[in-house]
Amino acid sequence: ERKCQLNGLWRNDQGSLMEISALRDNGDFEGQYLTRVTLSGGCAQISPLKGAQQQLGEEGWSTFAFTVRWDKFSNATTAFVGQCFVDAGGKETLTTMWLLREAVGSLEEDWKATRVGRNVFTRKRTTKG
Ligand SMILES: O=C1C=CC(=NNc2ccccc2C(=O)O)C=C1
Repeated sequence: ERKCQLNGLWRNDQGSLMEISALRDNGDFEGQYLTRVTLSGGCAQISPLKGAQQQLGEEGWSTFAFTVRWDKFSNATTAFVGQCFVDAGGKETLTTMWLLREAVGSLEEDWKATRVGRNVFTRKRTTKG
């Protein structure tokens, strides 16, 4: 099958799970994000994600971006950008950087509202594989 197609189940360093389902032929995709972390110490929730992947030929390791709207439990949004890589053994990795924007109460607090970081996602092995 084509390597580095984003659809499927991915897991990141924090143990969060990302399921990308609707991958269209123009590279747009949608899915769900089950976070393992919370800002407020609440319980893990599922949040909607939407993104777009560059559509390259068979050999291309495409770049992508997606946003997660942290539904219900926090007024925050994260934008991920990254690229997919395949190693010699065929293992796929999504390396990303993200910006997490948290709502703050006033313009004066805007300065402290955005966090940045790196995140690596690998395919969550299914029981078969
Ligand atoms: O209520 C919230 C608000 C923000 C969150 N950010 N998660 C992330 C932000 C950056 C990278 C990975 C994650 C993750 O959840 O795996 C999660 C829950």
